[in-house]
Amino acid sequence: MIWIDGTLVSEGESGVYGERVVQGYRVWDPYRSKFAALATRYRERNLDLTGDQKVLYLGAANGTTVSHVADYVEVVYAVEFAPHPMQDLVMVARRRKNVIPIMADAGRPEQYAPLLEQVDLLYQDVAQPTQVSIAIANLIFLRPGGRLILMLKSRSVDVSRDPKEVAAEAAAALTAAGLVVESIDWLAPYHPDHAALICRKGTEEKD
Ligand SMILES: C[S@@+](CC[C@H](N)C(=O)[O-])C[C@H]1O[C@@H](n2cnc3c(N)ncnc32)[C@H](O)[C@@H]1O
Repeated sequence: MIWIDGTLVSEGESGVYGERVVQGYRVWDPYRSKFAALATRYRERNLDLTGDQKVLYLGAANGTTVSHVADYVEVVYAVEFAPHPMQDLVMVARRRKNVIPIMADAGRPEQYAPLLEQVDLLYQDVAQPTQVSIAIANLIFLRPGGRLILMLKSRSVDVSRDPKEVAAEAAAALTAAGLVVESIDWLAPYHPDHAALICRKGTEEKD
């Protein structure tokens, strides 16, 4: 990941969403992107995105974060089901050869399975009550040893419950699905009540 004076940036064509450009790099704003918030608040997590990685991104919206991830990795399969943001996402994909926009329901992975290959990183930001089961349903695309980063919006699960309790319950469900939950990181002040769960899928030998 590229940092300029403590600010996360990426290298690619600018003008996707009016992002600032510093010394020729696109500023990846932690207030606009949960991925940037996670990387900025928890640099020690070593979230390195690299040019040989394949990413499945669920909840792509307008492609704001997708565009930055695509600046770093080999390919991003970007799933979004809402027609309006999908229009912007398609525009992002037109300008980046390594973004594959997929209009589909992330809760129905069988709809897009024929388009996908195994990925190194499964990234999810869908803000739905069924966030955890959506992530589990998509684990079929994650290679052994690959990472899941689940952006958990606790208020989408249950607005009346303690966010920490919601995150602990999500972690238990992911563990039961065979993942190792490496960390639960809170994204305030950038994104209050959002937690990032970083999980690892076991290697085939260990399974
Ligand atoms: C919080 S926004 C994502 C913001 C985006 N990740 C970013 O950082 O630029 C959540 C998005 O997930 C989409 N979404 C929610 N449920 C979905 C589902 N089941 N399948 C596909 N997309 C979904 C919504 O339409 C919305 O665009």
